[in-house]
Amino acid sequence: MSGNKQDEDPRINGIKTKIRVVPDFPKKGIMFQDITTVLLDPKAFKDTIDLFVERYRDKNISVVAGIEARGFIFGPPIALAIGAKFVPLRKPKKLPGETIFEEYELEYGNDRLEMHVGAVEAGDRALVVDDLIATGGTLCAAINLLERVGAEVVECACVIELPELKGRQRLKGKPLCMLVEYR
Ligand SMILES: O=P(O)(O)OC[C@H]1O[C@H](OP(=O)(O)OP(=O)(O)O)[C@H](O)[C@@H]1O
Ligand SMILES: Nc1ncnc2[nH]cnc12
Repeated sequence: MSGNKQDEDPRINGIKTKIRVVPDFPKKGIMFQDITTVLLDPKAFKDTIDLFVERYRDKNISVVAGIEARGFIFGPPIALAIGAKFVPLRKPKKLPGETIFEEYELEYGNDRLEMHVGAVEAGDRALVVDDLIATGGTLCAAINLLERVGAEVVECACVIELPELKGRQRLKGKPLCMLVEYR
C-alpha cells in the first residue's frame, strides 16, 4: 500500500470487490461508493483496518481524528491498535462542549465540521481518517481544525479516492494514503 498504488497488496483487491457502487444516490449523477458492504465481510473489514494499522503503528501518531459519519467506523479501531486517542470531528450541533468549526462544500451540498476544544493539543501528531475523498473539502476542513489548535497533521487516510475530483490538491500539501481508486 502507498499513497497512490492500489494493487500492491493482495488484500486491496478483496476490499475493492466489496465496495458497492450505487448510481444516482443521493442525487442524479453521483456514483455513490457504499462502504457498508465492506463491513458485511469481516475479512475485508479487518484487512482494511490492518492495512492502515501496519502503515501507522510506528509513526508516533498521538491522535486519530475521524470524520462523521463514516470516519467513525474506520478511525476508532485504527486508534486503538496504534495506541492513539480518538477525536470525533462532528457535523453541526452534536458536540456538547465548547467547539471550534470549519465550513466546507461537498459534491452534493454544504456542511460544517466541529471539534471539541481541548481534545487535541498543540504538538499532537494527527492522522485524519475518513472513508472517502471526493472534492477534498471535508478533509481540508479537518486539517484546518487540527492545525488551528497546533497539531501536526501527519497524513490523511481514506479507503476510497475519486481522483477525477482532484481532492488531493486541497489537502494543503499533506500526504494522502488511500486503498482503492474509483474512476
Ligand atoms: O471530499 P469531499 O467532497 O468533501 O467528500 C467526502 C465526504 O463526503 C462523505 O460524507 P458525507 O458528507 O456525505 O457525510 P456522511 O458520512 O455523514 O454520510 C464522505 O464520507 C466524506 O466525509
Ligand atoms: N461519490 C461518493 N460516494 C460516497 N460518498 C461520497 N461523498 C462524496 N462523494 C461521494
